[in-house]
Amino acid sequence: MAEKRFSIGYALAPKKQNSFIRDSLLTLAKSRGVDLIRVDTDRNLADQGPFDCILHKLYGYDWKQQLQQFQSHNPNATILDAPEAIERLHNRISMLQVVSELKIEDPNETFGIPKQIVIYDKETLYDEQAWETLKFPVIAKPLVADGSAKSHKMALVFNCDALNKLKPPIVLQEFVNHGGVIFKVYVVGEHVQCVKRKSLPDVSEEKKSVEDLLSFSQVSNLANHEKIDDKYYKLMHLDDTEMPPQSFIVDISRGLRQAMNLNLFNFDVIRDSRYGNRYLIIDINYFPGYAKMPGYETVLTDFFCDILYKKQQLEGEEGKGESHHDLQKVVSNTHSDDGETEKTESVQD
Ligand SMILES: O=P(O)(O)O[C@@H]1[C@@H](OP(=O)(O)O)[C@H](OP(=O)(O)O)[C@H](O)[C@H](OP(=O)(O)O)[C@H]1OP(=O)(O)O
Ligand SMILES: Nc1ncnc2c1ncn2[C@@H]1O[C@H](COP(=O)(O)OP(=O)(O)O)[C@@H](O)[C@H]1O
Ligand SMILES: [Mg+2]
Ligand SMILES: [Mg+2]
Repeated sequence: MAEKRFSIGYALAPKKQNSFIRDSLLTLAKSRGVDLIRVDTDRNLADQGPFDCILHKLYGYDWKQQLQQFQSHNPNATILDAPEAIERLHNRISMLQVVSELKIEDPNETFGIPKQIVIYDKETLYDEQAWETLKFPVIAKPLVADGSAKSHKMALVFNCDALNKLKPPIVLQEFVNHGGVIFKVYVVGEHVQCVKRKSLPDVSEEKKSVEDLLSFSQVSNLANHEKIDDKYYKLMHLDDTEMPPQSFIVDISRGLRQAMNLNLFNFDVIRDSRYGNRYLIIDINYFPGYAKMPGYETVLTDFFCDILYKKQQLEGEEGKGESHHDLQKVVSNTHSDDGETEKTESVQD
């Protein structure tokens, strides 16, 4: 009997498609029985296919409706990932709430999130009560993290003279010195890979008294050639920076994956220089730039095969009368409920 082939429909913005869908990925997946096929976003998703799985990073009410309709016509298809689960990451408060709820016992390391408050209006910006738990410098981040350029525009704020330049709704987060290096942890199902990247430099006492506000955007996202260049690593002293213990990072990743019901995400971690063994999670991103991860083709293909072959096995068992009322549970799919995201401007006027 001919070997069963699987098809995955991918629905990605043009920039994402260019970076993620490389010939090397298509060829490897194909050789292992998985065809990656572009979804035509000008046509209804339910009219296309057949697809065993949908891989997507598109947002909005219409797309969510299309996914729902597709799922009702194809109850056995897997959607990576469920839009309701992704929505949690579109708000920088709900994004990190899940970290605060995570319980992980580690004898040597601790983790958490930086102190932060959410500001919805200008008046609250000057409210002393709101500031009780925070001290300068702080980072002002747009509350909404919807992938727009504006949602990445941040400001390092050194004193209250700069507050009038901020534009709520924003999150004000304590700036924590961390040696100028950030750890990015890429999660693909059960696979976990941690890499080092450039971050904001530490803030000295001198700088605190000179500056009011510094604006920045996507500081860890330099052009690709700079990242793989040896000189870049040397310049940033990235080689000298010790990695966090892998087992600790894997435990956090597993906890986050289960709590969020997501398979495809990464998170940014900094090591608090005041302690050395305290790690702070500052950002979680859905379906990040995996192509920057060494060996991404193999990692992603392994993951696709894993879920598709497991699904096939369950379908086979179901055919024999064993009850698996929801095959979608292969990748787990309980829903979070964080509501719709709202659009916002950048953090500054
Ligand atoms: O474009 P890339 O490859 O740099 O990936 C971006 C990610 O970079 P990273 O892999 O963490 O270095 C990036 O991560 P950061 O927010 O920079 O930490 C985001 O995930 C970004 O998606 P969005 O704009 O938030 O929807 C990601 O952008 P999209 O490719 O999804 O648009
Ligand atoms: N609390 C913090 N303390 C120190 N540096 C931070 C903090 N939060 C963010 N940064 C720096 O700002 C960058 C962007 O912040 P992040 O929350 O990751 O936003 P984005 O979603 O745009 O990546 C981080 O990569 C890191 O360099
Ligand atoms: Mg980030
Ligand atoms: Mg982000």
